[in-house]
Amino acid sequence: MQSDGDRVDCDDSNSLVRLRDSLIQTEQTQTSKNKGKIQPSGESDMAAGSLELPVVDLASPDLQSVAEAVRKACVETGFFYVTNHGIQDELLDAVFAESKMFFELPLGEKMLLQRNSSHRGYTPPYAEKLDASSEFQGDLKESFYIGPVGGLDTPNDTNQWPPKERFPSWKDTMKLYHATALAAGKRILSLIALSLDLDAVFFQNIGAFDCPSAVIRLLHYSGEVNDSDNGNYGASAHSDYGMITLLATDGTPGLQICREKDKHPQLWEDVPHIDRTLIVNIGDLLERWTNCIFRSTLHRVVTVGRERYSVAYFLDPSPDLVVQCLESCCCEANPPRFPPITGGDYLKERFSATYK
Ligand SMILES: O=C(O)CCC(=O)C(=O)O
Ligand SMILES: [Fe+2]
Repeated sequence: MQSDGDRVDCDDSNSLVRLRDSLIQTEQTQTSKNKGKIQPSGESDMAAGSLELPVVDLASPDLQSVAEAVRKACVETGFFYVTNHGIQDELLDAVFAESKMFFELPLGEKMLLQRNSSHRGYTPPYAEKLDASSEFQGDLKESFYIGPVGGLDTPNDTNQWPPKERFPSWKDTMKLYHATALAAGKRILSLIALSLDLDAVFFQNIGAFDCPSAVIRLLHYSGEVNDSDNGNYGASAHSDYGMITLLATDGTPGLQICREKDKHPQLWEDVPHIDRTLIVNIGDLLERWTNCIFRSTLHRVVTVGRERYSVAYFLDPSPDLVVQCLESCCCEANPPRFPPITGGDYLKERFSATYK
């Protein structure tokens, strides 16, 4: 992938490329203005104050303004909040309650549902390292993966479920969350399509949602850090692989983003919690699709000495969909940077690099 420094500008007709350029310039000016306020948090990176990310109202009738806000956010930070997303408070509360109930089980019982070859199920602390260069054995988080849930008794459901006797409503709660988050994700992607000067139903029309790969990742950070984990992360620095991620947290701080991953020392900014909103971020596949006009931003979760729960929902297109740089993001001077690839092959590549 080319870095920003290598990027070739397009002619004036490409508003997306121009918008990104002006935002990068503003950001550089602001970063130098903020220099005195930054508190160093370690040798290799720096922590700044909290970010102000836009809040996108999915119920707004003014689609044009909303699409512009989405475009600005995707170009500038790759992160924004969404409100009126259609996921009921009661459902989110139930998902967090079921998640807590599961993670409270003794490790031995959780390990009975250890992640299988289809990446469904439980991963204990230290089992995953989102930043391959981390000096630690693995991240402190524990997680549980739930993929698309078919009808009852679906023979090819590779999901793993806690025992029904002790978790009577677990599967139904997760199934409902899966479907509801998918509906929210589709609405967000239609705004993203508008923000790219495409038709609102673009992703639907090309078949991205025919058989979408959507996965819930329940996350638990214990908040306890022993001496040997000094400096380790709840979730180490990474960008998400797919199209978009919808993130709900219990409000405990810890999430940080780094807008300029190639700048050293890296500048990490806290993403503040806003009650009842979802945090949405762009993944690597959408960055590739938009020829790097949209950003898939590096993020991590630091430990703050408090227990933390979150629920990520990774929405990726149908595996056989061919993803090629969008015309509205390319021009003669800025040709496509990536060859076409199917969504499935791309994710397979990324997963096999993570789980060698
Ligand atoms: O727990 C969080 O807030 C973020 C988790 C995350 O980035 C991920 O699971 O990819
Ligand atoms: Fe992530």
